[in-house]
Amino acid sequence: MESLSPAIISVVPARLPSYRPNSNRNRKRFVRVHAENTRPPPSAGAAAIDYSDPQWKSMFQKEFESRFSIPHLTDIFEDAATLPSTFCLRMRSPTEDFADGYPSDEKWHGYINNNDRVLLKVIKFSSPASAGAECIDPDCSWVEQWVHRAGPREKIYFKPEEVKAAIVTCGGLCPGLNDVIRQIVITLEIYGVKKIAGIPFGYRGFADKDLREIPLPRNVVQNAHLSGGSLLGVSRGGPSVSDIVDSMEERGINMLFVLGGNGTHAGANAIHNECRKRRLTVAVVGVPKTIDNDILLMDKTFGFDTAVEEAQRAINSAYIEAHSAYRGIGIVKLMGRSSGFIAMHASLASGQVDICLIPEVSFNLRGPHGVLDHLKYILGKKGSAVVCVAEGAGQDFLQETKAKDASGNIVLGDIGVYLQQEIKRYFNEMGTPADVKYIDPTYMIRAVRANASDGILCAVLGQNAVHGAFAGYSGITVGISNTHYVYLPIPEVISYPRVVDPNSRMWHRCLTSTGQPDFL
Ligand SMILES: Nc1ncnc2c1ncn2[C@@H]1O[C@H](COP(=O)(O)OP(=O)(O)OP(=O)(O)O)[C@@H](O)[C@H]1O
Ligand SMILES: O=P(O)(O)OC[C@H]1O[C@](O)(CO)[C@@H](O)[C@@H]1O
Ligand SMILES: [Mg+2]
Repeated sequence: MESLSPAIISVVPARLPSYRPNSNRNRKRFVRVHAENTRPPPSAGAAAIDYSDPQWKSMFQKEFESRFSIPHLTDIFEDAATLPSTFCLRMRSPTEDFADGYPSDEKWHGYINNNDRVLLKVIKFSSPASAGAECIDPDCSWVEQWVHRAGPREKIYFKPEEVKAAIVTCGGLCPGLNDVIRQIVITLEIYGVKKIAGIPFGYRGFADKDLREIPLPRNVVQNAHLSGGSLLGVSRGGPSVSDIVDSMEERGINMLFVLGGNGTHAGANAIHNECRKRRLTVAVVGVPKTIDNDILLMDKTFGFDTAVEEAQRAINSAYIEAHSAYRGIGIVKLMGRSSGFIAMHASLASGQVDICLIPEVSFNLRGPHGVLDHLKYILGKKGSAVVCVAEGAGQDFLQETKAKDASGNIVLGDIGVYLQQEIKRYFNEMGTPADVKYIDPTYMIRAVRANASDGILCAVLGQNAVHGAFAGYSGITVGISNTHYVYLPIPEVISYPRVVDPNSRMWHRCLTSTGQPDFL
């Protein structure tokens, strides 16, 4: 039986090697310099294509188009029947005339054509030396990369009365989960779906006989967005893919909306594949949930803005504590297992941080260029200092725990506690103690409700998830790319975590704000 273990299910798609301008080996090859924040791991590589071939551009585009094509029910059911969409944008009040649902007979519906596309990369770099350059060939030629536009289609592949939709939220909490659940339910109801169930506590809820699915009529979700967390509950780990699909078959679920991060999406993709293997008419659609903002190809994921905003309170408290103390140092730890987006953005936004430490940028603690010497300098100059550290930063300093959570994620050591101890020790050793206060607001930040801008993002993503399912797509996820909403094949967005590029303009903006040097 296939296990839902991270080690077993590979979703890494074929990738092209990065272009290194000075490498002869690469000069003859079809290459690609990866996006700011989206560098692949060194192991990711695939067949190279000779770009001296005059056809290289069209070949690249063809390959890109096939990588970003989104799976559809007609891939396995060629003659799948369609019906006119029951989703209508011009709505009437549901009076007695429309007691059974909204009418769909207006002339203008605002539907999306299946051939509509969104441009994934919008900057034309003129040189590989340009900041953040994403070049495909050494001349940095402009190559259009189009992805599928999200939204309601004129024809749908599911009869609303035959749909049983389920929603599941997995992984850690994130502001906005309830907003997305709510919007999925509301949109399903507009299509005319009556059977909507919440799966309790993540994938676990599919197999645990003690957990009952939660009926989700509109009145249950109406005010859900007013509080943080997930009304369905979340969990890590869980049953095998085949057990999940068995359970879906037993329950008659033919639309599954999966809210979660990289791991959850790997699971969603495996569920989609298993459904195909069993030739089930099922749509599996993901909505990326990660407070860490570590999903590829998207402007951002929901909850991230809220987290950055909420982090301001902790940073400000650290600043006040530090500033009010004699030789005070405030340390704030923020989430970010492998990427430091929250710490970077929160530091930049606050303007109160003197040192920002993220997993992507190595640092020395001791020595002439170390963090501790710089803290001594700041204390001498300003009298107090604030350090903002992402949880995944500086793990080299900590003893590896070897422990893993139920999903197989490594349990990290507490860099915040370590920094506090080391900073205290350093200043004590010098005979000039510092007053060090450590704030860990991570779970407080994660539990808040979404702010207004995340609320809107959640609403649009939730709606588009439902549109995607009714349009017959499966094994897809929804995202915002260059301010437009798109459908992407799951493997493309989770092939590796999105990380901060230390050479990016954003990281340098952050450094400009903190004034910190390189700590190496
Ligand atoms: N490679 C994988 N294949 C199938 N299922 C997976 C895989 N990795 C994780 N999962 C399952 O997905 C669920 C969530 O995974 P995980 O705990 O890693 O959270 P996540 O979705 O990455 O979110 P977060 O951003 O909070 O870490 C778990 O039930 C886990 O068993
Ligand atoms: O303690 P938990 O619930 O496993 O979640 C912690 C993890 O969640 C994340 O925010 C991802 O959602 C990571 O940055 C962090 O390591
Ligand atoms: Mg994860």
